Amino acid sequence: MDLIVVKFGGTSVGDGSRIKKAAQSVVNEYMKGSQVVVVVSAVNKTTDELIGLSNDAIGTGLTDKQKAEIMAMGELTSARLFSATIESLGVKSEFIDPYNKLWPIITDSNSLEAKIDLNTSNKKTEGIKQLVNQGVIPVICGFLGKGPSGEITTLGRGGSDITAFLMGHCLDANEVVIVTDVDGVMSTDPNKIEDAELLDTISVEELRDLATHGAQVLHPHALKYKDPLISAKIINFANEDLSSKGTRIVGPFEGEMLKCVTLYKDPISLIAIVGEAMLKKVGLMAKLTTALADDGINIFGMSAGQNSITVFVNKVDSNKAYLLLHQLVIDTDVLSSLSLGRDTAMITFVSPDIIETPGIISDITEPLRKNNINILEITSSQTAVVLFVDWEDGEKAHKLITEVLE
Ligand SMILES: Nc1ncnc2c1ncn2[C@@H]1O[C@H](COP(=O)(O)OP(=O)(O)O)[C@@H](O)[C@H]1O
Ligand SMILES: N[C@@H](CC(=O)OP(=O)(O)O)C(=O)O
Repeated sequence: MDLIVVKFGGTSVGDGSRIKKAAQSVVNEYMKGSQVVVVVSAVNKTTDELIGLSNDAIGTGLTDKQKAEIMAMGELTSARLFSATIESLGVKSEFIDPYNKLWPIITDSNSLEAKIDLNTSNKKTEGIKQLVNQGVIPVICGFLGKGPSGEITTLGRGGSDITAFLMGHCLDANEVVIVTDVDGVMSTDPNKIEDAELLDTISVEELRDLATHGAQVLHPHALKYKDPLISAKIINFANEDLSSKGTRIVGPFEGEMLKCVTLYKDPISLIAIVGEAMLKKVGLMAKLTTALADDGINIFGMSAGQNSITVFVNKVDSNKAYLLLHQLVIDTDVLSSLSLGRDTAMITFVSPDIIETPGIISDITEPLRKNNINILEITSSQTAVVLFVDWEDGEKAHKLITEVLE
């Protein structure tokens, strides 16, 4: 028998008739023979309204603990409403909130951005499994956690998505379904650009990056709990059907989310181009990259400041790149000069934890400082930090950074 975790976002439980339709879709799936666990967000904008009320009433005097307790009222209410609606449709249901002995999500004491204790939560989920095996549909409050003293914590705004994927992981579910107010993941936010197109599939890696850069459609931390074998999709509430297609989230692909530190096998050359206020010149970057691309030269990285751009290319291409870029400097009035710098080693640190580990960059750079290794350039994204050091320092730096990872 398949076990499905279904999460309904705020708009999908936005009013009474929506709650009824949502509960009916859950009951329909149950009647088809699936086991279903429901995760609910607060009704519509309730969380914002509760925050607004507390700000008006208390202002800066509000403690984080109080704020979490107040915000939690949104999910405490919607879980009760949803569960009662399922029962009204003739199927047994139980709401599960942090006051319930079966509550599974245990966190640290951070009230507003609580960190989940995965091991304990995993064990605690056993109670939910038993409930499901008794034919009951549990309705779990999204967004909430329970801290070390039994206090309510929250997982951060939009955190119900985390609850859903966490439950999918702990219950070893067959599928996680996120029900929202759009058809799935689109080519961009359909509320901003009307002719955005629906994607049939998106990889965990792509969606995580999209979410990290502001696409509200899913919480970026939720995908941390997406197991490769659990299928997952985002569908539109309007379909009123949990088997509708939407966008399937695929992966993570084995190896891609692994943590690793690599030293690129060849030296990388730095070419620095200078010019007065060059970044104000429209199309300059395009000219520069096109000049290299036309000759098949791969760019390993670029960094830009007000008066200079540094381009990283493989040492084997460096002389050709140098000549091509020199021609560009001659032909472009805002560019004044360039120089071909020394050989560097490129070290790439990849970890899905970068996004949520404050201080990780200094953890990486501190051992280099202590060993007197100069960093010539450093760039970072949500999942990777790329460092350039002198070629001779490459192996040592690689070893030191690998130790950080371990
Ligand atoms: N690329 C995208 N694809 C789909 N929706 C997007 C995208 N980027 C942003 N969104 C926004 O995400 C919203 C859904 O997230 P959210 O409002 O948090 O839903 P819910 O209340 O169901 O959790 C959509 O209404 C849409 O405006
Ligand atoms: N209600 C919480 C949690 C949440 O996930 O909401 P939604 O699924 O509607 O984004 C919030 O507004 O932050």
